[in-house]
Amino acid sequence: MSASPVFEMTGVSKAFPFFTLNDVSLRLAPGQIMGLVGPNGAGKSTTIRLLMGLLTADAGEVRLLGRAMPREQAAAKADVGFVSDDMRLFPHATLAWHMDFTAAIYPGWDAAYAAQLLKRFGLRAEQPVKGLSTGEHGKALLLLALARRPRLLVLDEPTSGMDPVARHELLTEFMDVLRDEDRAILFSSHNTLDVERISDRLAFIDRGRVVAASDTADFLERWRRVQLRLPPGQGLATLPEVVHCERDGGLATLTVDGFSEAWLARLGAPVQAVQRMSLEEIFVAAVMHSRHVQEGLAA
Ligand SMILES: Nc1ncnc2c1ncn2[C@@H]1O[C@H](COP(=O)(O)OP(=O)(O)OP(=O)(O)O)[C@@H](O)[C@H]1O
Repeated sequence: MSASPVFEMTGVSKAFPFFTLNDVSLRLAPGQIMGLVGPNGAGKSTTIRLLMGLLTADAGEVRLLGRAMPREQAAAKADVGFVSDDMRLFPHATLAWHMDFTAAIYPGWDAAYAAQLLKRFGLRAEQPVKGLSTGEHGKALLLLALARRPRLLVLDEPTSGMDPVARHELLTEFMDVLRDEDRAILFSSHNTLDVERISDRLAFIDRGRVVAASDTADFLERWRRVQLRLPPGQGLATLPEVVHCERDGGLATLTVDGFSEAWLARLGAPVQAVQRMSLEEIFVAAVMHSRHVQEGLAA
């Protein structure tokens, strides 16, 4: 990554009474989409709130569009569109009123694009916000953020409450946003399918730690399930790439992080099958492995 990043978090920590976000380091280049994935309570929103300057880190450094956060947040946020699922529009005003309001504040507002999004998302500008369904409210917030054409979109669970068709529309829209190579998107999700479909980079977070941060394609390439024939009683050399091993009679199934053909040749046992893994399977395996390692360190 040579271009200066749209955001950079370095060694960021934040302690709450019952939760600590630990030593988070993440960066994103212009023109890329990053999916931030983690189970409930993993620390995704806390990470995003630190990035947006809504929380102050106990340690580490946060830079958003080159500005130090939270100190320079006013300057940084002028070019960042942020949507989280706890945001609410004014219930008695219409979406058209919100569009005019946003256009008056942000010089980058693109009225033609807003009209296009209105149609695409199936929204009615003259409808008061209080009549919108949960999914429609989410789409209205996204329309207001997208039509500002910010350099970075930061979206906390943007597809929650949306039906599959709306999700598809939205993800397609995200990919369109990136036709302009200067823009970037960070979005958090529980949905690994969304992340697999659109993100260039991913970050897995669990119990306040970054378990993996990688190029999505490289990451999918690194993980495999490998099935071996092993005579009962015969052990397997300990290899650091094997994160999990299940034995069933003479059959062993290995979950491997760091797979390559050369690695397979070093295994020294008859291989039955090599299977690619979905991002969801990798996510579960990576999280379980990280918990195992952490618990081992704590013991
Ligand atoms: N202001 C706060 N004060 C105390 N604890 C907090 C605060 N904000 C978050 N937490 C705690 O930090 C932990 C992580 O919360 P966070 O909202 O970042 O998780 P998440 O990954 O976004 O979860 P979800 O997917 O359920 O939305 C939770 O245990 C939460 O209770």
